Amino acid sequence: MGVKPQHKIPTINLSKRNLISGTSSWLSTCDEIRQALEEYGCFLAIYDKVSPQLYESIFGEAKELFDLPTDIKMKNISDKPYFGYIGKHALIPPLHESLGIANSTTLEAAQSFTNLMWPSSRNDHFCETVLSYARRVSELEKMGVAEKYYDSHLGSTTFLLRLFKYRIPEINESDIGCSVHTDKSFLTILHQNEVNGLEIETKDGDWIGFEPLPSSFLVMAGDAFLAWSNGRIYSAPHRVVMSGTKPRYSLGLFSYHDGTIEIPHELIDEQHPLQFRSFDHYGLLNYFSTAPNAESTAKAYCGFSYLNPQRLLYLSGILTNNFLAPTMVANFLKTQITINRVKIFVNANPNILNVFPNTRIIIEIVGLKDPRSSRSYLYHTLVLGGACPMPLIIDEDEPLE
Ligand SMILES: O=C(O)CCC(=O)C(=O)O
Ligand SMILES: [Fe+2]
Repeated sequence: MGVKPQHKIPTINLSKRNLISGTSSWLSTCDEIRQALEEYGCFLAIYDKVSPQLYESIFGEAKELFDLPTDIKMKNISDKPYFGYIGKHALIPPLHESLGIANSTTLEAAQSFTNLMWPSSRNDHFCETVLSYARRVSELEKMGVAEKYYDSHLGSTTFLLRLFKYRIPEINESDIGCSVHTDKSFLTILHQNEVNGLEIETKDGDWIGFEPLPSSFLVMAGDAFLAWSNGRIYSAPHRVVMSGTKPRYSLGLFSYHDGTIEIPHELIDEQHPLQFRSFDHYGLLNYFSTAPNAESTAKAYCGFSYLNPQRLLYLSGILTNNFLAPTMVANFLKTQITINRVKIFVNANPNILNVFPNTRIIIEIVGLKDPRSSRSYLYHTLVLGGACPMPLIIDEDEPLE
């Protein structure tokens, strides 16, 4: 599938317009943004708050950072998946290397990352540059998109700044710098040096690229935005394909929301019935790290779809003798039908519960002599035994029919 010219990523000028909330030009900009995100899942923002000097500095600093020894870069670790150093790993395209600064708009985070990378010498210039860059780009996120879009209030946001380097492929080496994926963020803002390579998949399966400019930022919706918008926003699959003779450096500011994300009531109507339950953003990210091949992470993690009676008959063994593996049954219950409680026999494989954390599905353990002990059974066998990383909601007072 080649890159076709007929589709074009929309460009929206956010530097010159009158962006004062409530004015007619502001309202028409909001509308352009909404249309672009619904149709393409992204747009190119022309934004002038990152000066040419800051552009030169941040890409100069990125080069110095990637020139550090690998064992130093590998110190960039995190308790969150995909927040730390990625590279030099059998499952990662060999051209790719990246590092992450969580909470990058705070001085503490910029300082501690700088001290980790340059432990024996101060590098104030790096620290000041990334902090100024992250703060300015986060203004673009707040100003243009998340807060004003659909005029709904969102919880508190933190910004992960990732720095990427893609080296030139060697002869007979794959040119893939980053495999096809959708982002798990709410929004991602990508910026890069003059070497292009980022390609976006349209809804009808065409791949499109664009010419990068120092003042253009690709604003892209992630899976959390897709779910929050009740499926109205497109979360575009994208990839990086390398060509040419120069390495590619890019920067991505990924926004994440703390706390539960609720689907706004105004986005639910007859034409748009509720498709997603409220969800925990980091739960979605953790889920992706355990199920990276789901066709849609958002749908698998927090989507509703309605019961298909034929599948239920298969599942229950009425139409077949081929019973599904317990984890497949559990996954089916969680992702394919709308339920709020399940019964599990006490001697069931505890791994079956691995798919339930972070849902509001009530689990009743049956087959216990004393039902009162189910809470401690769960706690000791599953939580302490490591099968279940998150607390479960157990409702012992209300017996199942
Ligand atoms: O390097 C880029 O431009 C894109 C990177 C990317 O898509 C990602 O890390 O999610
Ligand atoms: Fe991405």
